[in-house]
Amino acid sequence: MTHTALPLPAADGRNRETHLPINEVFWDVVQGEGPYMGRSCGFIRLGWCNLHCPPCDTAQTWDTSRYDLAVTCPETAVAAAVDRLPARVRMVVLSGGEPLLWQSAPAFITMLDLLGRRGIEVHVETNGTIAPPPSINPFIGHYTVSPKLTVMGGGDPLKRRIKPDAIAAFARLAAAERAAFKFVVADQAHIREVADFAAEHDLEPSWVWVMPEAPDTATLLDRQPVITAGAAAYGYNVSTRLHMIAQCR
Ligand SMILES: Nc1nc2[nH]cc(C(=O)O)c2c(=O)[nH]1
Ligand code: SF4
Ligand SMILES: [Mg+2]
Repeated sequence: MTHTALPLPAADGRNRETHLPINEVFWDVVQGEGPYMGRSCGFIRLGWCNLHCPPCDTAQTWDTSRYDLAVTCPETAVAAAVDRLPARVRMVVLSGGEPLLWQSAPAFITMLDLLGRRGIEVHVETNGTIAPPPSINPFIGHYTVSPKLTVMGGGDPLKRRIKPDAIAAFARLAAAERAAFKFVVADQAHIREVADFAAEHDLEPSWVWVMPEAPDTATLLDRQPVITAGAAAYGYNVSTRLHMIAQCR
């Protein structure tokens, strides 16, 4: 697999004032994963990722060997993306890809500001490799941080997947009830790996959610009981992937 270099925010100064690569904007769905599972929300899915997880379910945001990102993630005016959301949308999840790649782009700040002006609660889903600058924290109600351990992480070396300083920054946000950690696991051994990670990075069990790795609903339902029981023994919280069961987006 080959990957082109990421188009970092400074690479296209003109468009980065107003535009971001946006894969999709959708709404009238529930957050399917993590501590806010079941909450009615909209999604803005940004293009590009700094990791290459083999089981990734949004490879159209980054995998240039399979997708033409100019097509899957067209440069889109953030104001137009926000304008598409009906007034009833009160919570928006910024996902990706890795949305925090864009944290320094003026258009990213503009998007947060426009969402905030509409009184929309903004949540961010991140792989936990890039700490948010404190300046954006007032805009963000919650971070769901999903470090990539063995199940997901086979596409990248450990040093690229796990950035201790960024994890520490998110742990401070978790202590302030502004973040939670969500780990994708397939079996009991993977929950032990989560426990090792949590011990190494001083994560409280109450900050941790575990969720089955599941490309389809049958696998999800198969793995859910084992993972739920395994997590309970550590004091971890559990997520399913509600959007798969409910067959919403
Ligand atoms: N409904 C719904 N919930 C989600 N939670 C995380 C999602 C993701 O793709 O990251 C997702 C998604 O794509 N749809
Ligand atoms: S970090 Fe997330 S978006 Fe990026 S490759 Fe991994 S699963 Fe996909
Ligand atoms: Mg996802």
